Amino acid sequence: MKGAFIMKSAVRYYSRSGNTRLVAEAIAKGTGTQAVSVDAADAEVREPVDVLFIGGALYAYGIDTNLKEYIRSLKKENVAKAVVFSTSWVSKHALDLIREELKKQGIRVSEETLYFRGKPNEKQQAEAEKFAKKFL
Ligand SMILES: Cc1cc2nc3c(=O)[nH]c(=O)nc-3n(C[C@H](O)[C@H](O)[C@H](O)COP(=O)(O)O)c2cc1C
Repeated sequence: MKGAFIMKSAVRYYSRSGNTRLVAEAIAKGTGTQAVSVDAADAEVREPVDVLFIGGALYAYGIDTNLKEYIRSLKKENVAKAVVFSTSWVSKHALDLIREELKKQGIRVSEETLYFRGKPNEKQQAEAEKFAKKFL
C-alpha cells in the first residue's frame, strides 16, 4: 500500500556562522523533521533512523572537534545510512572528512552528497529541500 512504509530520518549539523545550519534547516523542512546541532542537549540519535543527514564545514582544513566527537558517539545500529552535506569556502574536503569518520563507526554512507560554497541562497536552500526529499 502506497505510503504505508514511512522512512525515518534525522538531521544533525555543526555550524559556527550559520551557513551549514541553513542547509540543515532546508533538509529538515524537506523531510519533515528538525535540524539539531550536534552540541544540543537532544542531539543523540536514540531511535533507529533510515537516513541520518549530517553536515559540517571546514575550519583551517579540518572539521570541528564537536562534529568529530559527535560522529564517534553515534551507534551504527541506529543509523542505516548517512547522507553528508557541507558548506565551506575553498574545498569540498569536509565531505570526505565527515564520510571517513562515519565509516570508522561502521556506518554506511551514501555516495550522494550536498555541497554549497559558503552561505546558501534561497534557490540553493530550495535545492537542499528537494535533495532531501529524494531519500524519503
Ligand atoms: C576560522 C575559519 C577557518 C576556515 N577555514 C576554511 C578552510 O580551511 N577551508 C575552507 O574551504 N573554508 C574554510 N572556512 C570557511 C568556512 O568553511 C565556511 O565559511 C563555511 O560555510 C562555514 O560554515 P558555518 O557557517 O556552518 O560554520 C573557514 C572559516 C573560518 C571562520
